[in-house]
Amino acid sequence: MKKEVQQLVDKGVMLPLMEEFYSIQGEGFHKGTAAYFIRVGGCDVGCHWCDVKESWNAELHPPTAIEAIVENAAKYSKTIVITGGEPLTWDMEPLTEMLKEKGMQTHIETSGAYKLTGIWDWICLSPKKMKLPTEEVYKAANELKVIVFNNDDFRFAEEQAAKVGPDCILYLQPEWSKREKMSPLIVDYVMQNPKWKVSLQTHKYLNIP
Ligand SMILES: C[S@@+](CC[C@H](N)C(=O)[O-])C[C@H]1O[C@@H](n2cnc3c(N)ncnc32)[C@H](O)[C@@H]1O
Ligand SMILES: Nc1nc2[nH]cc(C(=O)O)c2c(=O)[nH]1
Ligand code: SF4
Ligand SMILES: [Mg+2]
Repeated sequence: MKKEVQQLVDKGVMLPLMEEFYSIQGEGFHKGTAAYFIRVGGCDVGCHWCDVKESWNAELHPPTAIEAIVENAAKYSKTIVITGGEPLTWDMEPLTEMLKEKGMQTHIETSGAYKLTGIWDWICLSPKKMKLPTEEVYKAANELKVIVFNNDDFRFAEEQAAKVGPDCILYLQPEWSKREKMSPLIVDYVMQNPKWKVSLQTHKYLNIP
């Protein structure tokens, strides 16, 4: 990458854009709501079951000016979901400031592993054991969405729930490849521990992006 472009990416005024699409939020609190998704490349958290491993290497995704991203997004929806990759790899301040100026609702999907930047109407925190969230993002999270791949993830979920604020909504979401095995266990767990709710990746059942 050219030095000038790298500097703009470092400032968050250009971002490695993997894809953008208009769809329905499939997961968590806002599931069922139409939203425009902006998928920013770059993640080194390394979840072995990640369903977008193509996003990890930021260099494969073209640095894109945030003006262009925002102008395009505004044509589709008032609700914008910033995901990745790990969006907090980058400074989210310039992008979200511009989205807020246009009156958009800004939502983020994040592991919380890096410094929390940006102006957010909704923060979905999905913590990962390999790189735990920063202390500040626990306090700011509106929903906690723990992925259940095996039994130890129930223990991890409780440990993570102890760190979020009192109004944070708690979700257990089956890891997609383990959904047949883990979904019945999640159902039992939620009935026994009703502070939790079930979240499914409904977009995958609907065959939409
Ligand atoms: C691809 S990640 C991108 C955002 C951010 N890096 C994160 O992990 O939150 C978007 C959401 O999908 C979840 N996810 C990724 N792979 C999954 C899988 N195989 N099954 C279920 N959920 C998955 C993540 O936990 C996260 O909540
Ligand atoms: N429809 C749809 N909903 C989603 N919610 C979170 C997603 C993500 O990959 O971050 C996602 C996604 O990829 N598609
Ligand atoms: S943190 Fe998110 S994008 Fe990164 S590997 Fe894990 S699920 Fe994939
Ligand atoms: Mg997804």
